This record gives sequence, structure tokens and C-alpha cells, in this order.
Amino acid sequence: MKKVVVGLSGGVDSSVAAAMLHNQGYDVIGLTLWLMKGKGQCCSEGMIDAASVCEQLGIPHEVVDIRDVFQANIVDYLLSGYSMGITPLPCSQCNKTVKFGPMVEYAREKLGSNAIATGHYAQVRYDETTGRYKLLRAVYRNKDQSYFLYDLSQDLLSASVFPLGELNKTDTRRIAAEYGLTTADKPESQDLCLVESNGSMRAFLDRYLVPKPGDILDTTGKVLGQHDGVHHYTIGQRKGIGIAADEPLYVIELDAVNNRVVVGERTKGTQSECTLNRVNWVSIAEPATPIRAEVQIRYRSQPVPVTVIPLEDFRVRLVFDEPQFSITPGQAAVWYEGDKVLGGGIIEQFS
Ligand SMILES: Nc1ncnc2c1ncn2[C@@H]1O[C@H](COP(=O)(O)OP(=O)(O)OP(=O)(O)O)[C@@H](O)[C@H]1O
Repeated sequence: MKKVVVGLSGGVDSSVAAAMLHNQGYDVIGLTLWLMKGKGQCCSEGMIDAASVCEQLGIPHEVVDIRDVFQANIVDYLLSGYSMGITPLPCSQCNKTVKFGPMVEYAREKLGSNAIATGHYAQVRYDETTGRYKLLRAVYRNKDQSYFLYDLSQDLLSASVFPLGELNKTDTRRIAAEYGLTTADKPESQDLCLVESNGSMRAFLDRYLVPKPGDILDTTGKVLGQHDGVHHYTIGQRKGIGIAADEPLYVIELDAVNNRVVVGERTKGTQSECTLNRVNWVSIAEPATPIRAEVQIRYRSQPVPVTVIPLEDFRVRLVFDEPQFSITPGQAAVWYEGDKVLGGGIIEQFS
């Protein structure tokens, strides 16, 4: 019987992933990563809920303490990013370095299994002609999480199974109810785990970063008001800037070095190109020449046509057919061909 290690957060999605694989005859082992210091969603009730699902299914449940990995790769990464005026995306980084990497390692070394599964909504397929594992969007676009998985290496993808890739949330809830899982009616998480456990991103950041007041300027350098810390703002933000003006104003630049927030009209916040670093080519090998694709510059943004120009050192330049608003350093840009994730990377700070 094939062994598979299922990452269990205590939520309904991963519970159903485990139940489905168990029902298909796999030898399933539940694994919960203990991520956060203190009380967090996957670290208190989540762990208990995960244990209870394993008990129901009659499968073993392991808990691995990787709080230090989470602290170094996510908490410290976010704090250093925000203090430099960028808005880091923690989820893709978390998937690669905190979840899939350690899970695959634990599965291989401690449990003698080369397969892990999660409750992510995405699909993975092996392409015999190219010899690569392709990452595809979930069948139902409204739940698709492929954007957060673009940074997985071929090795990690080769070990990954996504049982929910062809389901929508109603299917998942129905299956959970059919199996009588204790997590069937558990509410969905609404936000980043750190935001949920701290109340807001601002509350999380204020625990660690000392607010440093400074000027809010327009694009001509005129002082319009005061801010209470560059890390409280993000590119493209309109609400909560605290400046009254005839035209709506948006944050268009965060200058952490000079402790300044620059605001302007929407047209001032558009760009026709940007560069990315830490690029990962997923379903195709790195091309030698520019390619056409459709790119998402945020999780929920519409894919837009783009030319992707490979550069050295895991970097690319994106040239958009139409200028884009609120390109945010630190966030991921992920480019697709249809449903196939071609690659992704982190938006660099503009010089
Ligand atoms: N602490 C954890 N330990 C092990 N696996 C985890 C953990 N947190 C999340 N995962 C895995 O990653 C998947 C996606 O996590 P995410 O935080 O996006 O939760 P979700 O989509 O709400 O899923 P769920 O309903 O299972 O919580 C989960 O379905 C689970 O398989």
C-alpha cells in the first residue's frame, strides 16, 4: 500500500484530503507542523482538530515542531521587508521553506514515504515529453491557489499530491459531511495565519517594529501630512492615508531610507514594466529568449498579457502590454499559459 503523508492544519480542506486518500486505500499519516510561538490557528485548536480527524480515520498523527523555521523564514522575513518599505508575500515563501520542504524531508527520512498531500486547490501533472512536473490551476478558478505554489521546486512537486484540485468548496464540505468529519462545518480562515492570530497585520507589525513618524509627500515633494511609520502603508493603498484631497490619492512609493510616504493620483502609480528576482521556472525550463504569457501581480488580480524577458541570476523583466497599477515590491508575480503556471518571482524594489 502506498504511503502518503498529509499536511493537516485542522481545517476542513486538509481533513477531506486525508479522508479521500484513506478511502482510496492509501496508507495515510497525518502530519501537523507546529508553526507559531504562542497561540495561533494551526497551533492550538488546529492541532487538536487535526488529531481528532486522525482518530476518526484511524490513522497515525505526527506533530513536528518547526517554530524556529517559521520564525526565521516568515516572521523575520516579513519584519525585515516591511521595515525596508516593501510588502512581502509570506504564503509562497511559507509553502516552499516551511511547509512542503520540511514535510517532504520528514516524510522521506522519518516515515519512508515519498509522497505528501495538502488541501491546496491546484493540480500537478507529470509531462513525459518535457520530463517536468507541471503545476496547473485548480479546476474551479474561485478557489485556485496555484499562485501561492509557484515557488515549489521540481523535486517538491514530484512528491506532491493535491486531492482537492478538481473540487469546489461545496464538494469539499459535502464530502466532509459524508465522512462525518468533525471539521466539516469549521469556518474558513479569512486571512493570513499571522493576521488571524494577531488581529491585523498592523497589530502584528506593531509588536515588533517601533513606529517612526515621518512626512507624507506628493510627487512634487510637497509635504501633505504625517505618517506614523512607513511599515503601516502598502503600494496602491487608498484608504486610511489620512490626507484630504479633491482627487483620490494612492500610496505610490514607500521610501524607508528617508522615512517618507509618497502619494499621488492613480495615473502616477502605474508602470509598464518591472523586474523580479528569486525566479522559479515551474512547468517549463528557463527559456533562452523572451516569451509571451499572462501574469498575475497579486493573488486576486486578473491575469494580463505580458512579455517575460529572462535575465541572469534568477531574474526576469516583465513588460506589460498595458501599464499596471500598484505593482508592489515584495509581492509575487506569477505568469501562466492558460491554466499552466510557467514561473514566478518576487517584484523588486524600484530604484
Ligand atoms: N500547520 C500545518 N501543518 C501541516 N500542514 C499544513 C499546516 N497549515 C497548512 N497546511 C497544509 O496546507 C494547506 C493549505 O493551507 P492554508 O493555510 O491555505 O489552509 P486552507 O486552504 O484553509 O486549508 P485547511 O482548510 O486545510 O486549513 C492545508 O490544506 C494543509 O494541507
